[in-house]
Amino acid sequence: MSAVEVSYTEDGAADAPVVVLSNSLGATRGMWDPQVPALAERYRVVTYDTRGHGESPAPAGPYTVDDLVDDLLALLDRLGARRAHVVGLSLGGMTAMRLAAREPSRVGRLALLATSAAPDPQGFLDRAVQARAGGTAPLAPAIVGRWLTPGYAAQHPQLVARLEAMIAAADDEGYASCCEAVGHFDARDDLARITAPTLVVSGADDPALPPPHQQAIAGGIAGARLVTISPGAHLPNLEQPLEVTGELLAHLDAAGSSA
Ligand SMILES: O=C(O)CC1=CCC(=O)O1
Repeated sequence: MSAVEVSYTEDGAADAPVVVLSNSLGATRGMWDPQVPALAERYRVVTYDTRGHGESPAPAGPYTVDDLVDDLLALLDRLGARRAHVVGLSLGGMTAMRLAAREPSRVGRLALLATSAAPDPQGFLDRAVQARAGGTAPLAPAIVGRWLTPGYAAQHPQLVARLEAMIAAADDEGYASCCEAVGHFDARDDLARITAPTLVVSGADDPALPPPHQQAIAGGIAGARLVTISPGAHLPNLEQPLEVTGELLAHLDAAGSSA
């Protein structure tokens, strides 16, 4: 499938090193709102909506993670960014991982949050069927139940409502096709090919992709550093924004800020 022109936002100085952030399944680029202001003080920050999400096109499926990588490479080309630091969470982390293995020269430093090199396929393939049959809205409460720890969700009902609305607004076919991309993803052979300095972040309480998934990634990428956020579920960047942003900045700044 050919690349689609994804919708994106830029923050920060146009001549600063580029950091691109890739969203999780069901989210939009808005999921990075807690991180963008601090990152934009030092970087040209690019957030975008993965196809099937937010304001990006949702072409007919099937999709693979390689299609999502092609979209991201096309975006970097449009921006004139030969090389970028790449940050991805969950599905976004799968895109980032595959990009770093396929095109090492395009990636400066890599940050992989709450993601997996080998997600259990059946749940995602079943969810694709459910999304096509009944839409994403009925799935939203259970999904958000995995994004935040129960205690944090109980204290932040407006955030929960906003996240559920974000999932409900996803294109049903696009969301289902992204579920299939996750279900068919296997990057275990990619890991040894990744040469970018890599930070791996786990949510200690993530019921969607628990810490052993990130431990496997960190064990497979030479020199990778693993950090566990606690308490934290599948979207630790929302629940622990200061800690996650601090870890990202420490990792990216170690490059001497050039991508
Ligand atoms: O939606 C979930 O349950 C968790 C998830 C897996 C891949 C992704 O991006 O989110």
